Amino acid sequence: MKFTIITKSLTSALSQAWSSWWSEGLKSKDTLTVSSLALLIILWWFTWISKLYKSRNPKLPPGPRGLPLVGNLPFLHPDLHTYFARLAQTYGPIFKLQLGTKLGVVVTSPSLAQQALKDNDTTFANRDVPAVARVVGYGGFDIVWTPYGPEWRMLRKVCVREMLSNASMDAVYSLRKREVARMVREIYGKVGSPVNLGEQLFLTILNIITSMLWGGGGEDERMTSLGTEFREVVGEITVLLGKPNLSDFFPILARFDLQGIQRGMRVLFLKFDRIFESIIEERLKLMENEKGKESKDFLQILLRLREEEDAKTPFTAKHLKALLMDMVVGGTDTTSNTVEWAIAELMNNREAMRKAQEELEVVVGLDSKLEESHLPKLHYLQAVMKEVLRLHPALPLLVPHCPSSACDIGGYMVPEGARVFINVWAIHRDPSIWDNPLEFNPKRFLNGKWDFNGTDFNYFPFGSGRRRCAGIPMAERMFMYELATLLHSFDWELPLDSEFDLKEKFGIVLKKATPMIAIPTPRLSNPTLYT
Ligand code: HEM
Repeated sequence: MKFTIITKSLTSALSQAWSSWWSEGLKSKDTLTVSSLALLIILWWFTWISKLYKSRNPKLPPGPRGLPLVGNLPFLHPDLHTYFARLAQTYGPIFKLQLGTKLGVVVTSPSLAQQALKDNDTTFANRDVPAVARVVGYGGFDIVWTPYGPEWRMLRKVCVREMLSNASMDAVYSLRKREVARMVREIYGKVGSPVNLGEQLFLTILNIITSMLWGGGGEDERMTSLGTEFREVVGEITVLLGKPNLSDFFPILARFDLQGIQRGMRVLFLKFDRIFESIIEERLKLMENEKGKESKDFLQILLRLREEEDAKTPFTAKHLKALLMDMVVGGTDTTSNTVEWAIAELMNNREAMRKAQEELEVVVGLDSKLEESHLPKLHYLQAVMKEVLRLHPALPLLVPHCPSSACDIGGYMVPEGARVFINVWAIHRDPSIWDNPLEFNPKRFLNGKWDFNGTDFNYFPFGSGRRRCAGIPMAERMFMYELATLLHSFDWELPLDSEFDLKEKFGIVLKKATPMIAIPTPRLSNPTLYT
């Protein structure tokens, strides 16, 4: 607007000057020189002002045309990660999409991801909270959706320092061990017949997480039945979280909840909350009855913290429940799907499977059970985890970020409130970064060059910057322990009539399109090692 006004007044001033020259009868041969000079001045001013305007008002990124009102929504492909990767080939490493009234921006290059998540770290440390998360996230009391600020910092500190420190994780090793042993017993009971690994892994990881959260009080019957009810509700919540919701594309319609997704979630959430309340109540009773007898799980740590309330940013009962919820919802599907992908890739690459099992034979031995203390010595298996997360990052577009003010990324303006997707899946498969990017080759990670810290924007499966995954130590331990146990205890074959593929299905977490079904046979030297 300003630019148009300035240009108009400049042009009219110059034309006035020109006409007065003309009217005074300047008709000599200088006329041509003067008019050329005036034209040059106009051009110079025009270029200068347009540069000034652009530097002050960078334009929006390019992007495909959409329809009135709905924008690009009707053209979205359900597999968003591959659809976005294709659009990036046409529109470049940053492009925009109109998603109803929301502006979406997709970033697909390491340098632009770095500009957003590192150079503008604080601005991008916010989230665009989906309508459904407002219902389940205890109204924004959890880590994932709380805006960047003192409350989020307090929650993250509690999570990372109090619960996921090496000491706290070591303290609940016996609980992880109990659940992994239970899984091995169950699979041993199915030797020779097909096992749905997706289902088995989800259940085991959920049991591992919930037992670390509140399972330290023994195998009380009431707690076991609460656990079963809890599992069902988590499954249903995960399904609803993955459904596209009109309320997010047209926030003005959110209050009408046209698809009933928020209503459905509210019902589930109330069940969830009631289970939490019962679990906490049971624990408080146990603490009262058995004074002095501490049970080492995360609930105990959190209840202690609640008693020691910090006046500035108090840790309330809502925070406590929201944190428990973050661990369950953030940790279960992500980790269990990554282990499922690992088994699928290893079954598709027998040489890598042989190497991983040979390493286990050397480090653990076929006459012993695997312990977590073996994990740091399993270098090849660690490379397998990194390679699996390169090809199949559990959250291929991270959790969308949302700038708290307009920001310049790659010469384009990303407006405040835009929903920014970082396509880490596409970056991890970029042939200009990775040799044979589609090949599963754990050897590329044996040099120790890459880690999960998110400091290298060619490889960041857990995100980067302030909002990177809060559960990396837990994810690493659970993944390694579970995968190593499955490979050490059993050989795996495909059922004879089954078709095997590595097709992906986009959702809240990137899944295998068909579940991984395989037949186990025992590897260990002695049947007592399975009891
Ligand atoms: C293989 C397993 C996992 C993967 C690949 C993974 C990946 C991620 C990614 C990509 C993000 C978003 C980062 C961003 O937006 O920049 C994230 C956030 C988060 N993850 Fe994980 N995650 C895994 C397991 C876990 C576990 C086990 C927990 C539980 C402790 C967890 C808790 C969280 C939380 C609380 C956040 C939100 C952090 C924040 O907004 O400050 N994750 N994760």
